[in-house]
Amino acid sequence: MLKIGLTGGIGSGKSTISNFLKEIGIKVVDADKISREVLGIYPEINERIRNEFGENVFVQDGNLNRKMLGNIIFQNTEKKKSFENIIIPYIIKEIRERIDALEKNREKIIVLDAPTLMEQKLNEEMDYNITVWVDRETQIERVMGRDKSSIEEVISRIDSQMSLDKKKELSDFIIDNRGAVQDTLQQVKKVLRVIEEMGKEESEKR
Ligand SMILES: CC(C)(COP(=O)(O)OP(=O)(O)OC[C@H]1O[C@@H](n2cnc3c(N)ncnc32)[C@H](O)[C@@H]1O)[C@@H](O)C(=O)NCCC(=O)NCCS
Ligand SMILES: Nc1ncnc2c1ncn2[C@@H]1O[C@H](COP(=O)(O)OP(=O)(O)OP(=O)(O)O)[C@@H](O)[C@H]1O
Repeated sequence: MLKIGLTGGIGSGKSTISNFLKEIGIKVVDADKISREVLGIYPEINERIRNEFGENVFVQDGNLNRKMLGNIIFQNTEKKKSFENIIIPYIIKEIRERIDALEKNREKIIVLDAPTLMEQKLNEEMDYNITVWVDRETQIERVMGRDKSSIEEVISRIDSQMSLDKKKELSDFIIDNRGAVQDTLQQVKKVLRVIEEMGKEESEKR
């Protein structure tokens, strides 16, 4: 099974690409979705978050106040680290289990959509890695439009991430998402064709 990592920064266009991949029948493992699901699967995570960050980061019904926790951790490297130390092992465990299940299901190709693919070194477990790239101004504008966040909130999230230029360097393919969505999806189709061709060449060599 061919494993493809898809990453980028906040608002660079990962979900836009993932949604298209799902539409054309490719199975996508979505790390952001898993980061919400693990809270329900493993109740001890909320317990540990409560011990570390206090009751303030929960809303009255007991659910995590994601926006508030995000504002805390994306402005403070130490707090971000301690939150990640709690949650990331569960996320990675789930990601690996879901990829294994897809492999057992004899999928030919899967995509792992993960914002911290490279930070967590999950790129090393993939056959190819793709970064979806936009310039900083476009990134800020799109996230502010989507999340109704302030410019300060958006900039603190961007600056807490590995830079898109560094991610580009660590990738096999780069998708430029500055233009229209249709143009981006054409690039995605082209990358898939190249990957398919490379797969064929490999099997002909054997
Ligand atoms: C801090 C949390 C609760 C904020 O929730 P919120 O609903 O506001 O954001 P959401 O989960 O939709 O994430 C949106 C974007 O934030 C960025 N982001 C999320 N986690 C991280 C992180 N650890 N480091 C850098 N950027 C991150 C990504 O660009 C992501 O696509 C949430 O992002 C979270 O649980 N993060 C930690 C999980 C994680 O590290 N996931 C990545 C695993 S590969
Ligand atoms: N080419 C494009 N032109 C205009 N708007 C776009 C384009 N690509 C994405 N967008 C919009 O920009 C916003 C961010 O895109 P998207 O949600 O796909 O990014 P993401 O990388 O998944 O973000 P996150 O890291 O926060 O999950 C969305 O509102 C989306 O509709």
